[in-house]
Amino acid sequence: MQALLRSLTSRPRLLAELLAASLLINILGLASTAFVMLVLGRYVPYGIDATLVTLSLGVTLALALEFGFREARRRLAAQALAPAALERGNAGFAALAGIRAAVFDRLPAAARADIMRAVDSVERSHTAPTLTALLDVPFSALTLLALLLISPALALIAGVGMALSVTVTLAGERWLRTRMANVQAAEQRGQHLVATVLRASDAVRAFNAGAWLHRRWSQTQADLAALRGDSVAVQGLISSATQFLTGAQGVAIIAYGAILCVEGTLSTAQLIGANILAARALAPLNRLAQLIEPLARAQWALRQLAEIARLPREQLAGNALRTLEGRLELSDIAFAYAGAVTPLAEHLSLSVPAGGIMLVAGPTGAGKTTFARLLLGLAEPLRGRILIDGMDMRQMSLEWWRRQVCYLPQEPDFIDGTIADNLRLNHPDLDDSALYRAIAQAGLKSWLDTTAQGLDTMVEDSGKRLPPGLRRRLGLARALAGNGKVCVFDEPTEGLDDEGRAAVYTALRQLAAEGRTLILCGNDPALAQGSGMLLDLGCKPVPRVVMAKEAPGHA
Ligand SMILES: Nc1ncnc2c1ncn2[C@@H]1O[C@H](COP(=O)(O)OP(=O)(O)OP(=O)(O)O)[C@@H](O)[C@H]1O
Repeated sequence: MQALLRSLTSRPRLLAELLAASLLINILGLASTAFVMLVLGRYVPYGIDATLVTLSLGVTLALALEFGFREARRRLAAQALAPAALERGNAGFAALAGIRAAVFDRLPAAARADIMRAVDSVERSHTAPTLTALLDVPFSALTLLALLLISPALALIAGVGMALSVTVTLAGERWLRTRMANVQAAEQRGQHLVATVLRASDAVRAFNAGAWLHRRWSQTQADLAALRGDSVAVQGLISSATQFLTGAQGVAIIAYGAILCVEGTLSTAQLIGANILAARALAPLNRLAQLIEPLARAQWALRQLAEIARLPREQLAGNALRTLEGRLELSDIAFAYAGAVTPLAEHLSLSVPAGGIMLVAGPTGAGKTTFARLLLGLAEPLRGRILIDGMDMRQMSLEWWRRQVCYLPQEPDFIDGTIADNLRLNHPDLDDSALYRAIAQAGLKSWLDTTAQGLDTMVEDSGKRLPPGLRRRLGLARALAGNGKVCVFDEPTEGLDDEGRAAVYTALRQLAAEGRTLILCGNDPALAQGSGMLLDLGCKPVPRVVMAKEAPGHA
């Protein structure tokens, strides 16, 4: 609720206009009560038609004005909320794309998916009708004041009804707030199962995992239904309680008002007016009571977004070298993934000269991919330094550094755009001829010629639908398009046919001839040919660096 109102305090003029509109709406809202009282008090006893016509015209005008002010207020409220909504959406997306890779890696998949869901959840509750309902709450006092002028005793009864309604609402809000974490956790479990079914659709079918997943899904849904049922029950209880209060307040007002009428201190018209005003004073509080579930959900989502906003971002600003030679040095590097029993590297030190070629080998799980990710700044060492031409990577703009690297990941994925979009990601200024050159170097020219749209062919579903060999070669083309001084290729020949492997070897020979620094991760013996160094990650705890002539498989 505070966050919703905070979006107004930064725009005082809009706030003033909204408050003025609310004041006028609430004053005009009194007109219909005044009309009832005047008809009963002035027209009914004397029967003068002109009085009735005047009163009817007056109240109709007041209703029309009230309608106009309500519309204006709704537009103002939407206007007031729009910038905060836009900012939240942008901040959520920027967090998704910009949280430091090593930190993002540690976030559970469900928590990642939850970032934009949290933004959505806030937007669904922070709407113009919610804001206007909140703005009406303080003006209940105005209605109570009007009632006070009719009868202080009846105003006191209405005041008690309002205080009870606020108490019920606050208690319900507190109850929901404390249980929101459980609802959220059950929702996350459900999302996680859905994501698994979507991601591993073939495995789910081929290994008959559907029934097993379905059992877990049913359990999650049962938990969620119970938790949501509790929330709905509390919201329902609050609604029933506020309705009861409205009814009880009406009874009290009529009963005590009747006594005052008999005593002669209150007229019948005043009693009816007082009853209407008491109900009107309570109405905004009852509306607020209906909003506590969505508001509690939004508050929870905002807290999550605030936590996400505190996570460190990629280091995009920083130093850039005027000219890059391509010297790499690792000094006393230690690395372990969070929760891993043994570190992947301890006291790893090595140096690759500019234009040098190093093969990074080792059995499955030895850390070849992790080594490549360390060089890209996608994983961060626990200790030690990575130096590029003598400059510590931590002082460097990662955005600049990643532009200098031709990177081929083990499992290349792509953005959903055209091939040209993907090849230009890191270098938007590349012309088509540079893209065709990279495509030819990756041995994809004949494949591209078979496509109807060439470079404008769409890559969908992050490229997951492309055959693995083609995906890898498209990844190679993307790496080569960048023309970087340092090349980091992770398993460049894995899963390729003879033609694909030949294209990779030719490309590697060309890159070596051009004096690029090559870091080749993988166990393909042919990759060892021509490499000056071999880093054996299978050697624990300190990976061994050997020179070419000692390297196994080296020709
Ligand atoms: N993001 C991650 N979070 C936690 N552990 C990870 C992560 N990525 C990899 N690991 C673990 O780190 C170890 C090294 O993985 P890595 O992929 O670097 O090995 P690799 O030598 O490239 O293996 P392969 O030859 O199968 O590609 C493995 O035990 C792996 O399970």
